[in-house]
Amino acid sequence: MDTRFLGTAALTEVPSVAVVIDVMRAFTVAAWAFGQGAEKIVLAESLDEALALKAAHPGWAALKDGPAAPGFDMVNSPGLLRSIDLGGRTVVQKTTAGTVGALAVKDASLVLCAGFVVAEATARLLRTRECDSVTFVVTGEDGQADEDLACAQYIARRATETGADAAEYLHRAARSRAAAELTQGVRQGVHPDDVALCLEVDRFPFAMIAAPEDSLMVLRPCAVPAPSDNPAI
Ligand SMILES: O=C(O)[C@H](CS(=O)(=O)O)OP(=O)(O)O
Ligand SMILES: [Mg+2]
Repeated sequence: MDTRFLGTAALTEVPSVAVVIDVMRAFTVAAWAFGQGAEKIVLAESLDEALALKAAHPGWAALKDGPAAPGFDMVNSPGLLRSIDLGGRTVVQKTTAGTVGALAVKDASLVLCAGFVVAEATARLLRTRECDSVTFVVTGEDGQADEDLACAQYIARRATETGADAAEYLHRAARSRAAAELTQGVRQGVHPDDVALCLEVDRFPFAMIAAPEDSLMVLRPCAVPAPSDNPAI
């Protein structure tokens, strides 16, 4: 598999297959939203668009990063989200890095959004679809965020090598600037368990695919059966 690791601003052409990584916290949060029953997540271009979409669709819920704000129902925290029932709901998500990275590759033929919590399912989907060229979008810190780069490298390795050990990659993520800022209260809208929840490998069994729907970029969970789940393989 030919792999590239680029920050959002360094994307100069539309990739064929993009895996957009935001460990802390957008795509850990997205996975938790699906775990809590959300039907889909609409990735918003701006806070104003998020609020407008919510206003236009009764029952939709809006989520932003940073502190809570009027009109928004949730913040970008897996620790806070895990106690919210989102059964059947549509969530509109806008964050500083993760959603921006996904929207930057919206014209790619396949867009996956990922963190450690969906690593194996994401790698398995890349294997299943025989993706031979993959661009990993490292969304944090202009492509330098080590929690995102470590996760991208782990998924890339896992896509080609079964049994890859997560320990060294998790160690890097745990020592990242983002982890320190979340732990030390620099970032807002935080639960004390957020870093630990972002470092749970394979917490969820699905990958997450973003695709255009009616001019919106919509993220949905995608079951990726393990070979042992399919007796035909
Ligand atoms: O919520 C997050 O962790 C960050 C935003 S900030 O750095 O906390 O302000 O957003 P994300 O897009 O999930 O990296
Ligand atoms: Mg981030």
